[in-house]
Amino acid sequence: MTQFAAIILAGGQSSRMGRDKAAIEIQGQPFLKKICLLATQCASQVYVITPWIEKYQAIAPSDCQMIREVALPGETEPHGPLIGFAQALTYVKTEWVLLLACDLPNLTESEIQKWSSYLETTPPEAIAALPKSPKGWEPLCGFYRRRCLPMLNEFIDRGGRSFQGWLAQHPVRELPVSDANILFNCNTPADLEQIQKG
Ligand SMILES: Nc1nc2c(ncn2[C@@H]2O[C@H](COP(=O)(O)OP(=O)(O)OP(=O)(O)O)[C@@H](O)[C@H]2O)c(=O)[nH]1
Ligand SMILES: [Mg+2]
Repeated sequence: MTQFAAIILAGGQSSRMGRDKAAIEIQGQPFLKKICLLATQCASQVYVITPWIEKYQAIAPSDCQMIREVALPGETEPHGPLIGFAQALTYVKTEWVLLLACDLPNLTESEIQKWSSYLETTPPEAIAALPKSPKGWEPLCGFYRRRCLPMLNEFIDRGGRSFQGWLAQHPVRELPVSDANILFNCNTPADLEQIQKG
């Protein structure tokens, strides 16, 4: 089975939720902790990329490596997940890395293990292996090749900030999804209420 690292993104504004999503507890466990523990079960090393290390190191398990995200020169606005990913990717040593948002409460270890079994047979030209939803690629819940970093940096240097825009320029392998619910993304108070109801 292919070994891989994992990167967890924890630097969003949570503007739709209205409060910090990473710290919201479901069954007594903050979102960020839950996704870190899941990643730890599957990946050889887990990195958490965030501008707020002090706030999150009490939440993330101690075997996860915290990486401090830095602002780009001349930029003060929140820069979004693509740049966080590029900064974290410089730490990765394995050929493949699993990128995860912190707001994926239904993702399971068995689904990740199933997806990882596709890595070995993914064509070398594919920069990523990702699930798809009717809206397009799910860029924050899937695998990337470490060697995509120079292409990613080039896209960012030209002003690119969108995963969909970047992925549209490269071959990507589609990963099958057992159940669409696995990809459920908790963005709003209504989403939260839905998962709390069970
Ligand atoms: N490190 C890092 N993570 C980010 C950044 N922007 C978003 N994320 C993370 O990416 C994942 C998906 O982001 P969204 O669901 O859009 O979350 P968000 O940006 O906090 O929420 P909205 O403000 O409502 O869009 C979450 O885990 C966020 O924490 C960023 O600039 N840096
Ligand atoms: Mg989201």
